[in-house]
Amino acid sequence: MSAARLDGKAIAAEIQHSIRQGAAAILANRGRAPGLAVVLVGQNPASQVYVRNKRRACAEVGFHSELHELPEHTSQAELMALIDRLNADPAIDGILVQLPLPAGLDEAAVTERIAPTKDVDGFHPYNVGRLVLRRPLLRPCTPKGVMTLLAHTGRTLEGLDAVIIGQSNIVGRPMALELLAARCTVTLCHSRTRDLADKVRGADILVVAVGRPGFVPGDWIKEGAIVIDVGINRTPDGRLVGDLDFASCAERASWITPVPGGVGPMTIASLLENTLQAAELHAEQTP
Ligand SMILES: Nc1nc(=O)c2c([nH]1)NC[C@@H]1CN(c3ccc(C(=O)N[C@@H](CCC(=O)O)C(=O)O)cc3)C=[N+]21
Repeated sequence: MSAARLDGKAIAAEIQHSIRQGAAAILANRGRAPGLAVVLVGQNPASQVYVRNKRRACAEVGFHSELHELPEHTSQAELMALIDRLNADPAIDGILVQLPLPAGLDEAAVTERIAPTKDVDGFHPYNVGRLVLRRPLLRPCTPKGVMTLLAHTGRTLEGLDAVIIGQSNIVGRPMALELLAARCTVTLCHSRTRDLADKVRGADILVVAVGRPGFVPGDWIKEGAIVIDVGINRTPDGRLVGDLDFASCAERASWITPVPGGVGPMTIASLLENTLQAAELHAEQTP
């Protein structure tokens, strides 16, 4: 088999088109577009690129967005005070604190300070709990984007064996919960997993989020599997590559996501969806 590409860039563009209409409806009803506040602490160059992409996407769909850039040495109290102001600001529907934060700042405490209905990353314990209990409110963007990609394969997910490599709070764990809610049988693998290759060889759906180029070779892929690459790695010569050995994996998969142009654009599309959803929640509260 030779895989078809799951084109995240094209699917994200379709989603953006419909979000644009949703944003216009909010503006008409409420006199104010959906609003996203992005908080960037310090000078991480990758974060600067991502934040620029997110704000450009907001502009394209007609959202208000504002960037709050804070210096590297910002104190926990200053950051908490900014979150409090944004929580109280009626022009702001979504708050995104770009991760990672500089050393010394407590990411969990900051996440918990964000009002759950403004938590467009879906990282607050309230939103995580809602996902665990299968009544999600705001869903973490990357796993949500992967579910949208899987829907575009047209395959029924129910009963499939799904393997995830990577147990992070922002990708692996919520990904496992999403796939479980879709009635897959889920195996969540990590650095201590034994016989990883054997587990991956049983996967009808494979999601890889480890951050190591070429981590998954083609001979681990089950013939006909759907393979999703969440990795983003920059090579010494400046190219972006995922965690798969792409060419050999593509020979066996039925569907595969490219990097770039796969999961990354879908993460941003999900962020726009969540911001629109948050604006709808806030519009209900203030007629
Ligand atoms: N609070 C928070 N929320 C996040 O959602 C979050 C975060 N922190 N920290 C960092 C990661 C990373 N992330 C990406 C989003 C889009 C692309 C993306 O658009 N990638 C393009 C390529 C972009 C490029 O050229 O570098 C692609 O894959 O085609 C990548 C990575 C969101 N993150």
